Amino acid sequence: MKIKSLSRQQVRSIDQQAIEDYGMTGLVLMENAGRGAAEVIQQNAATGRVVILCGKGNNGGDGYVIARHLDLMERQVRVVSVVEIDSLSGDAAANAAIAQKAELDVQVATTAEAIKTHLSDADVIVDCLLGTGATGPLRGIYADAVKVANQIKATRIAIDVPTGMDVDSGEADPHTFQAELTITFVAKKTGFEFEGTQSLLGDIEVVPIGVPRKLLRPWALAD
Ligand SMILES: NC(=O)C1=CN([C@@H]2O[C@H](COP(=O)(O)OP(=O)(O)OC[C@H]3O[C@@H](n4cnc5c(N)ncnc54)[C@H](OP(=O)(O)O)[C@@H]3O)[C@@H](O)[C@H]2O)[C@H](O)CC1
Ligand SMILES: [K+]
Repeated sequence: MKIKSLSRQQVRSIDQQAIEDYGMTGLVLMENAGRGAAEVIQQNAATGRVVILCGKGNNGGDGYVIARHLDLMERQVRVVSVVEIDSLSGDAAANAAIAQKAELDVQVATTAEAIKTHLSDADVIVDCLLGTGATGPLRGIYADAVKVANQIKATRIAIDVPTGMDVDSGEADPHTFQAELTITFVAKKTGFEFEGTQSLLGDIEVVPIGVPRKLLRPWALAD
Protein backbone atom coordinates (compact mmCIF):
# COMPACT_ATOMS: atom_id res chain seq x y z
CA MET A 1 0.00 0.00 0.00
CA LYS A 2 1.57 3.29 -1.05
CA ILE A 3 1.04 6.02 1.54
CA LYS A 4 1.14 9.71 0.69
CA SER A 5 3.76 11.90 2.42
CA LEU A 6 2.81 12.52 6.04
CA SER A 7 3.21 15.49 8.35
CA ARG A 8 4.72 15.23 11.83
CA GLN A 9 1.26 15.41 13.35
CA GLN A 10 -0.14 12.72 11.01
CA VAL A 11 2.65 10.22 11.62
CA ARG A 12 2.51 10.77 15.36
CA SER A 13 -1.26 10.30 15.39
CA ILE A 14 -0.87 7.03 13.48
CA ASP A 15 1.51 5.98 16.24
CA GLN A 16 -1.02 6.94 18.90
CA GLN A 17 -3.93 5.18 17.13
CA ALA A 18 -1.89 1.98 16.70
CA ILE A 19 -1.29 2.03 20.46
CA GLU A 20 -4.62 3.34 21.78
CA ASP A 21 -7.10 1.86 19.29
CA TYR A 22 -5.30 -1.31 18.20
CA GLY A 23 -3.51 -2.18 21.41
CA MET A 24 -0.06 -2.26 19.83
CA THR A 25 2.77 -1.05 22.06
CA GLY A 26 5.45 1.54 21.39
CA LEU A 27 8.05 -1.17 22.00
CA VAL A 28 6.62 -3.32 19.19
CA LEU A 29 6.60 -0.33 16.82
CA MET A 30 10.18 0.55 17.80
CA GLU A 31 11.31 -3.06 17.35
CA ASN A 32 9.77 -3.19 13.88
CA ALA A 33 11.31 0.17 13.02
CA GLY A 34 14.77 -0.76 14.25
CA ARG A 35 14.80 -4.22 12.73
CA GLY A 36 13.58 -2.91 9.38
CA ALA A 37 16.18 -0.15 9.41
CA ALA A 38 18.97 -2.62 10.29
CA GLU A 39 18.00 -4.75 7.30
CA VAL A 40 18.12 -1.73 4.96
CA ILE A 41 21.50 -0.72 6.41
CA GLN A 42 22.81 -4.25 5.82
CA GLN A 43 21.61 -4.11 2.19
CA ASN A 44 23.15 -0.69 1.51
CA ALA A 45 26.31 -0.68 3.63
CA ALA A 46 27.17 -4.32 4.02
CA THR A 47 30.71 -4.01 5.40
CA GLY A 48 32.66 -2.06 7.98
CA ARG A 49 32.08 -0.69 11.43
CA VAL A 50 28.73 0.99 12.08
CA VAL A 51 28.62 3.78 14.66
CA ILE A 52 25.14 4.90 15.72
CA LEU A 53 24.68 8.40 17.21
CA CYS A 54 21.77 8.33 19.66
CA GLY A 55 19.80 11.19 21.23
CA LYS A 56 17.46 11.09 24.19
CA GLY A 57 14.12 10.27 22.58
CA ASN A 58 12.59 7.44 20.57
CA ASN A 59 14.70 8.26 17.51
CA GLY A 60 17.60 7.38 19.81
CA GLY A 61 15.63 4.35 20.98
CA ASP A 62 15.53 3.11 17.38
CA GLY A 63 19.32 3.26 17.41
CA TYR A 64 19.63 0.73 20.24
CA VAL A 65 17.31 -1.66 18.38
CA ILE A 66 19.30 -1.16 15.15
CA ALA A 67 22.51 -1.91 17.06
CA ARG A 68 21.11 -5.15 18.49
CA HIS A 69 19.98 -6.38 15.07
CA LEU A 70 23.24 -5.41 13.34
CA ASP A 71 25.13 -7.23 16.12
CA LEU A 72 22.97 -10.29 15.38
CA MET A 73 24.17 -9.98 11.77
CA GLU A 74 27.69 -10.09 13.21
CA ARG A 75 28.45 -6.51 12.19
CA GLN A 76 30.91 -4.40 14.24
CA VAL A 77 28.61 -1.84 15.83
CA ARG A 78 28.97 0.90 18.45
CA VAL A 79 26.32 3.13 19.99
CA VAL A 80 27.39 6.66 20.97
CA SER A 81 24.84 8.36 23.20
CA VAL A 82 25.20 12.14 23.29
CA VAL A 83 23.25 12.27 26.55
CA GLU A 84 23.59 10.42 29.85
CA ILE A 85 21.74 7.10 29.51
CA ASP A 86 19.77 7.79 32.70
CA SER A 87 18.17 10.78 30.98
CA LEU A 88 16.33 8.42 28.60
CA SER A 89 12.77 7.34 29.34
CA GLY A 90 10.08 4.95 28.11
CA ASP A 91 10.79 2.74 25.12
CA ALA A 92 14.17 4.39 24.46
CA ALA A 93 15.32 3.66 28.03
CA ALA A 94 14.05 0.07 27.73
CA ASN A 95 16.07 -0.55 24.57
CA ALA A 96 19.17 1.17 25.94
CA ALA A 97 18.97 -1.15 28.96
CA ILE A 98 18.62 -4.23 26.72
CA ALA A 99 21.64 -3.10 24.68
CA GLN A 100 23.74 -2.62 27.81
CA LYS A 101 22.65 -5.95 29.32
CA ALA A 102 23.53 -7.57 25.98
CA GLU A 103 26.99 -6.05 26.42
CA LEU A 104 26.83 -4.22 23.13
CA ASP A 105 29.44 -1.46 22.73
CA VAL A 106 27.54 1.52 24.18
CA GLN A 107 29.50 4.72 24.83
CA VAL A 108 28.38 8.06 26.31
CA ALA A 109 29.99 11.09 24.69
CA THR A 110 28.70 14.50 25.79
CA THR A 111 31.43 16.67 24.22
CA ALA A 112 32.41 17.20 20.57
CA GLU A 113 35.90 15.84 21.33
CA ALA A 114 34.53 12.62 22.83
CA ILE A 115 32.11 12.17 19.92
CA LYS A 116 34.98 12.65 17.45
CA THR A 117 36.99 9.95 19.23
CA HIS A 118 34.18 7.43 19.02
CA LEU A 119 33.45 8.26 15.37
CA SER A 120 37.09 8.14 14.22
CA ASP A 121 36.98 4.48 13.11
CA ALA A 122 33.45 4.52 11.67
CA ASP A 123 32.84 3.22 8.15
CA VAL A 124 29.10 3.92 8.49
CA ILE A 125 27.53 6.63 10.69
CA VAL A 126 23.84 6.26 11.56
CA ASP A 127 21.93 9.36 12.73
CA CYS A 128 19.52 8.47 15.52
CA LEU A 129 19.88 11.88 17.21
CA LEU A 130 16.50 13.49 16.48
CA GLY A 131 13.42 12.43 14.55
CA THR A 132 9.86 13.77 14.42
CA GLY A 133 10.16 15.16 17.95
CA ALA A 134 12.69 17.79 16.88
CA THR A 135 11.63 21.42 17.20
CA GLY A 136 13.61 24.56 16.44
CA PRO A 137 17.32 24.99 15.79
CA LEU A 138 19.68 22.23 16.95
CA ARG A 139 20.60 22.73 20.59
CA GLY A 140 24.01 22.17 22.18
CA ILE A 141 25.60 18.78 21.79
CA TYR A 142 23.23 17.85 18.94
CA ALA A 143 24.70 20.58 16.72
CA ASP A 144 28.22 19.48 17.72
CA ALA A 145 27.43 15.83 16.98
CA VAL A 146 26.10 16.61 13.49
CA LYS A 147 29.05 18.90 12.73
CA VAL A 148 31.54 16.17 13.70
CA ALA A 149 29.62 13.46 11.83
CA ASN A 150 29.54 15.51 8.63
CA GLN A 151 33.34 15.91 8.71
CA ILE A 152 34.17 12.21 8.99
CA LYS A 153 34.84 10.20 5.81
CA ALA A 154 32.11 7.55 6.15
CA THR A 155 28.77 6.54 4.69
CA ARG A 156 26.07 8.54 6.47
CA ILE A 157 22.58 7.12 6.99
CA ALA A 158 19.75 9.11 8.62
CA ILE A 159 16.96 7.39 10.57
CA ASP A 160 13.46 8.79 10.01
CA VAL A 161 14.71 12.31 9.16
CA PRO A 162 18.20 13.84 8.93
CA THR A 163 18.83 15.60 12.25
CA GLY A 164 18.50 19.34 11.66
CA MET A 165 15.79 19.05 9.00
CA ASP A 166 12.23 20.10 9.84
CA VAL A 167 10.01 17.15 8.99
CA ASP A 168 7.12 19.37 7.84
CA SER A 169 8.79 22.31 6.11
CA GLY A 170 12.04 20.68 4.95
CA GLU A 171 13.84 23.68 6.42
CA ALA A 172 17.39 22.67 7.32
CA ASP A 173 19.51 23.91 10.21
CA PRO A 174 22.99 25.06 9.05
CA HIS A 175 24.31 21.87 10.70
CA THR A 176 21.96 19.28 9.23
CA PHE A 177 23.16 15.69 8.94
CA GLN A 178 24.17 15.09 5.31
CA ALA A 179 22.86 11.62 4.53
CA GLU A 180 23.55 9.39 1.53
CA LEU A 181 20.47 7.43 2.57
CA THR A 182 17.45 8.28 4.72
CA ILE A 183 15.44 5.37 6.17
CA THR A 184 12.02 6.74 7.15
CA PHE A 185 9.14 4.98 8.90
CA VAL A 186 5.59 4.42 7.64
CA ALA A 187 5.81 6.97 4.82
CA LYS A 188 7.88 9.82 3.37
CA LYS A 189 7.47 13.08 5.28
CA THR A 190 5.97 16.23 3.75
CA GLY A 191 9.21 18.16 4.29
CA PHE A 192 11.08 15.81 1.97
CA GLU A 193 9.37 17.33 -1.07
CA PHE A 194 10.84 20.78 -0.60
CA GLU A 195 13.59 22.36 -2.67
CA GLY A 196 17.09 21.64 -1.48
CA THR A 197 16.27 18.68 0.75
CA GLN A 198 17.56 16.11 -1.77
CA SER A 199 21.23 16.84 -1.04
CA LEU A 200 20.61 16.18 2.68
CA LEU A 201 18.28 13.19 2.34
CA GLY A 202 20.16 11.15 -0.25
CA ASP A 203 18.18 8.10 -1.34
CA ILE A 204 14.98 7.49 0.65
CA GLU A 205 13.78 4.07 1.80
CA VAL A 206 10.41 3.75 3.53
CA VAL A 207 10.23 1.04 6.23
CA PRO A 208 6.84 -0.23 7.44
CA ILE A 209 6.57 -0.75 11.20
CA GLY A 210 3.63 -3.17 11.39
CA VAL A 211 0.78 -0.64 11.58
CA PRO A 212 -2.37 -2.37 10.23
CA ARG A 213 -3.46 -1.56 6.67
CA LYS A 214 -6.91 -0.55 7.94
CA LEU A 215 -5.33 2.21 10.03
CA LEU A 216 -3.25 3.45 7.09
CA ARG A 217 -6.09 3.37 4.56
CA PRO A 218 -7.10 7.07 4.99
CA TRP A 219 -3.61 8.09 3.84
CA ALA A 220 -3.25 5.55 1.04
CA LEU A 221 -2.47 6.85 -2.42
CA ALA A 222 -5.16 5.75 -4.86
CA ASP A 223 -3.74 2.72 -6.68
N1 LIG B 1 5.30 5.67 14.05
C1 LIG B 1 6.57 5.97 13.92
O1 LIG B 1 7.04 6.58 12.94
C2 LIG B 1 7.51 5.57 15.04
C3 LIG B 1 8.65 6.33 15.19
N2 LIG B 1 9.57 6.07 16.15
C4 LIG B 1 10.74 6.91 16.31
O2 LIG B 1 10.43 7.90 17.29
C5 LIG B 1 10.87 9.18 16.80
C6 LIG B 1 10.17 10.29 17.54
O3 LIG B 1 10.58 10.16 18.89
P1 LIG B 1 10.37 11.34 19.97
O4 LIG B 1 10.83 10.80 21.27
O5 LIG B 1 8.97 11.83 19.85
O6 LIG B 1 11.28 12.54 19.50
P2 LIG B 1 12.81 12.63 19.07
O7 LIG B 1 13.53 11.34 19.41
O8 LIG B 1 12.83 13.12 17.68
O9 LIG B 1 13.34 13.87 20.02
C7 LIG B 1 13.72 13.59 21.30
C8 LIG B 1 13.86 14.80 22.15
O10 LIG B 1 14.91 15.66 21.69
C9 LIG B 1 14.74 16.97 22.26
N3 LIG B 1 14.80 17.95 21.19
C10 LIG B 1 13.78 18.36 20.39
N4 LIG B 1 14.20 19.29 19.50
C11 LIG B 1 15.53 19.47 19.76
C12 LIG B 1 16.52 20.31 19.19
N5 LIG B 1 16.21 21.14 18.16
N6 LIG B 1 17.79 20.25 19.68
C13 LIG B 1 18.07 19.41 20.72
N7 LIG B 1 17.17 18.57 21.32
C14 LIG B 1 15.92 18.61 20.82
C15 LIG B 1 13.37 16.95 22.92
O11 LIG B 1 13.52 16.75 24.30
P3 LIG B 1 13.71 17.99 25.31
O12 LIG B 1 13.46 17.37 26.64
O13 LIG B 1 15.11 18.47 25.10
O14 LIG B 1 12.69 19.02 24.88
C16 LIG B 1 12.71 15.75 22.25
O15 LIG B 1 11.72 15.20 23.07
C17 LIG B 1 10.63 9.06 15.34
O16 LIG B 1 11.32 10.03 14.61
C18 LIG B 1 11.11 7.65 15.05
O17 LIG B 1 12.50 7.61 14.88
C19 LIG B 1 9.39 4.96 17.08
O18 LIG B 1 10.57 4.28 17.20
C20 LIG B 1 8.41 3.92 16.60
C21 LIG B 1 7.21 4.42 15.89
K1 LIG C 1 17.53 11.20 12.76
